[in-house]
Formats: sequence, structure tokens, C-alpha cells
Amino acid sequence: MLQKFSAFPGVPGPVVVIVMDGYGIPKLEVGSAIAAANKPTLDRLFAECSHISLRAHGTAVGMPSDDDMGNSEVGHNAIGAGQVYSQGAALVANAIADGSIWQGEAWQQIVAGAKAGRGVVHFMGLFSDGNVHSHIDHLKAMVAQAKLEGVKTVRIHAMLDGRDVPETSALDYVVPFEAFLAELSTDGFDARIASGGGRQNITMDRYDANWPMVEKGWKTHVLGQGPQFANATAAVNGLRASYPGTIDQDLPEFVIAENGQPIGTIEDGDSVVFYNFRGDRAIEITRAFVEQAFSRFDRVRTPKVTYAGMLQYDGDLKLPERFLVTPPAIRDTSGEWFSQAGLAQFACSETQKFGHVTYFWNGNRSNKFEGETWQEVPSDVVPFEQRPWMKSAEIADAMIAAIQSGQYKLLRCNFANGDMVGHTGNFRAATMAVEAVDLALARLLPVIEAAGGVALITADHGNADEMYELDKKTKQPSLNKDGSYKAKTAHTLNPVPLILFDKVTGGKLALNQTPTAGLSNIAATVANLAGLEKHAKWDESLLQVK
Ligand SMILES: O=C(O)[C@H](O)COP(=O)(O)O
Ligand SMILES: [Mn+2]
Ligand SMILES: [Mn+2]
Repeated sequence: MLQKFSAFPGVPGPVVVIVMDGYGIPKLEVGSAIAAANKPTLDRLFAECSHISLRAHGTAVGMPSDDDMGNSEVGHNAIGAGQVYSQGAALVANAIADGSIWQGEAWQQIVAGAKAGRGVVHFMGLFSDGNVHSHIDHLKAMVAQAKLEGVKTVRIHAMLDGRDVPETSALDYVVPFEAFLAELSTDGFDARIASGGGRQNITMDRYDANWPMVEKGWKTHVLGQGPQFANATAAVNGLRASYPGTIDQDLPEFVIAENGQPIGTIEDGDSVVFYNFRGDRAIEITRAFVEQAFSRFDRVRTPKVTYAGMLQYDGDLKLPERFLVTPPAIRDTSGEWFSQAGLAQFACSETQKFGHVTYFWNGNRSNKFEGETWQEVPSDVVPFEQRPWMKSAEIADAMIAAIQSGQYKLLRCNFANGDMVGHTGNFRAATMAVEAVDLALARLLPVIEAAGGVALITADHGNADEMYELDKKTKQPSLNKDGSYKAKTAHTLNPVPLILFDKVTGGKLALNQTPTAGLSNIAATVANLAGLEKHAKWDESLLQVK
């Protein structure tokens, strides 16, 4: 049981955690949609409330190095668990470095399965070094190992990124990779990219937001249907010529063919590795491969394959059953311990971030803890630069109703805007995204105050704070040939704010800026605000009681 906190009895009303996804603290004014936004509520919070900055990237959230930006998975894991675990990116890199991945039963079954069939292993996943969902070095290592172990044919199904890496960088990965594959393709070994497309266009949907994307991916990778090209370099060049101005993540699907025949359809007896380590955008395509009774779309044919995920993406659903590297065992999360303490919890976001405040928050578990209520607001299925307000108003409505119901001691929500619109690279839309969140806060905070509650307002990582690529040397925005700024779609390395909105204790509480303060300190801070000691495994609380 969580003990009573001796220094403070807890606020009378609810404790609300508000995650402004993708809201970092900008270093430069130029290129910051946050600096440019008209945001009177946030300005007032920063002027009047106790606030500090939190580390939200690199080793502070379990990434391999401090050069790694933060992301929603590791950010929400850290916030919800109150602890930092070595995350998928680090676990896979280690398992490859020490060779343990090749000794695992799953890898051996992938190789043996292929050898018993046509000798074909397919690798499918996000094709970049973003290290958010995947890393191209992991793919390289697997292709080389497959050759070493006598696999005859490797086919790669590559989702072009441009979202965790620069927006038109696909050829920086495709060209050297096709050269690497050509060099390896000797002695009867044949490895080629067989299909692909923009990651926001095919295969990598999440949280059931847009299954037709996954269907398009299935048709491309499995059935070999789509516009044909001779190789992936030609495909990227050809698609760019046909769709000028389209950034990598949005490029259409492509199929590599010889004499009109696709070179890499997926057939009975093949092995398939989905090599993303992160689960949210891996679950739907995985279900299409492993579920016998599957009704989301007509698969046309369902090849009998040996399928493995890089990790197990959902521990509750055991999805998939076969995986190459064991995921971090995230235990003793705040959701679980607050549930055991008998506190009712409410979690809300729109579809695009719904799993972030539920599945990621609870340590990549899809089941609720007792006393939890989850509310999903359906997201629009449109390019978000066209609707930068997204569902901020509806999330605020749901939160206000939940607070006013008086049923919940702990509430949490995620406003997707800064992140989802930040990823489009559209500066104007990103300022509107920040403004929409500001408006939602303006409605939500008085309701929290009226209920005798407090709020912690924070973010999981930066994005809208830096909308232009920065030159590595000068750290100033890079320019396109025409003199315009180079749009940046990825997350940032900037810290994020933690603001304590407290109008109920008469100034008794403040936040402590410790040198290591990070996202994993939020759970203990929430516990103290609710009048409870933190769990022994959670990182320190940042609450100061005067
Ligand atoms: O999946 C995505 O949209 C990006 O790769 C990362 O964004 P997120 O970590 O904020 O979800
Ligand atoms: Mn995020
Ligand atoms: Mn993001």
C-alpha cells in the first residue's frame, strides 16, 4: 500500500496531469511555433505559477544516448511508471552487440522456418535511423546474419520516414542500403528492397485510427500490388517526380518488379520479421499477419508464415507471440499503485494519442487497472495541418465533465496538437495548434480550481518548439536553395515544462528544480499532491511543501 504523505495531507479536489504532446521549451525564437503562438493562458501560467523544466530525451527516458530525441512511447512510459527503463532502442542494440538476439528461439525459428519453405525472409518496418520506432542498423545486422546462417533470399518492405528524420531524406537511406544489399548479394544470396511507401500512407497506422492504411500496406507488401519500379531508388525518384512537394512520410506505395512480376510477394512458408521495436504502429499490421479470424479488411490471401516482431508489442494480448528481443518489464506503474490505493482514475485523449495515456502510461498494457475509466475522442482522419485544433475542444469537454462528476481523484489527458501538427512541418498550422491547446487550458483550469484541485501541465517531448532544421555547426535554421527555411518534422532534444497550477493551497506548494529533474519524477509528484508517499521504486517527487 502507498503510505500517507507526512508533509502534506493532499489537495481537497482532483490532481490532473495535462500532457501537451510535442511542447518543448524553445532555444531559439526563430522557427518556434510556441514562441510565435498567441497563448495568453500559458503565458499567465509561466508568469504566475511555480514551474520548472524537465529532461525528456536521451538517457533520462531510457534511450541509448543523449543524442536520441524523446518520443511519446518513452515519454509516457516514464511519466506513467515513475521510473526509467532501458527502452526498446537500447535493448535491441545491446542484443545485437552481444549476439544474444541470434541465440534466441525466435530468430532461430525465423531462419529455420524460411529454410523449410522457399528460403525467403522478409523484413518489414520503418526505414531510417530515427530510433523512435526502429533503427536501420538493426535491419543491416539482421540481413547480414540471415546470409551467414544460409538464408537464400531476403526481401525488405521499407516504410519511408521523413517524420523522425528530415522530411525528404529517404534517399540518404535507400541509396546506401541498396548498395549494401548489392554487395552482400553474392554466392547465391539475393537481398533486395521489394516494396514500400510513406509511413503515414501505408501500414503504420496506430490505435485503429485508419485501417485502410494497413490494408494498402498489406496489398503492397503481401500481394505485390502497386505502381512498379526497378528498384527503391528509382521508386523514390519516380514518386517524387509524379507527386512534387510530397514529403517522404506521405509518398504513395511502390512495388519493385522484374518483367512485370513483383519480386517480393509474401508466400506460404516464408518468414516475416516486423523490425520496429515500438508497438503502437506495429500492432495493426501484426494482427493482420497473426490473427486467424480477422475482419478489419479482406486480406484476399493469408500466407502461412513464421512471423516475429522485434519486440512483443502488447504484453496483455501477447502480440505477437514470437518476438526477437524481450521488451522492458515495466512494473509498479503509477496506474497500478493508485488503483491499489483505491483512487479512481480518468484518462482521456483523441484517437491519435489515446494509447499514449492508457497503453503507454500503464507500461505497454492494453488492460485497465481497477477504478480506471478511459475515454477516447475519435480523431479526424485528415492531414492535421488542415485541422490544427484537432479534438482539443472535445477533450476539454470530456475532462470538464469528468472533473465535475466528482468521481475521480486522478485525471490525465493528452492534447495531441503540438506534436501531430508539428510533424507536418507546417509552421502556421503549428502555431494554431499551440493556440488551440491554450484555449482548452483556459476552459479546463478554472474547472479544476472550482473543484478544489490542482494541475500539473507538462509535455512528453518537444516538437512544435523547433519547426526548422538547425544547421549542425551554427545551430541556426538551415535554408533551402530558394532561401526559405528548411521545415523540420521531427521531435526535438529540448526539455519540457512542468507547471504546477495551484489556486487552492494558498501558495503552500512549489516545484523543485533538481539537476536531474525529468519525466520520471512526475508520478511521485502526483502521489504527494494526492497526499500519498511515492512507491519505493519511483523516482523522487519534485514537490516542495512550504
Ligand atoms: O509515430 C510517430 O508519429 C512519430 O514517429 C513519433 O511521434 P510520437 O512519439 O509523438 O508518437
Ligand atoms: Mn508525443
Ligand atoms: Mn510525435
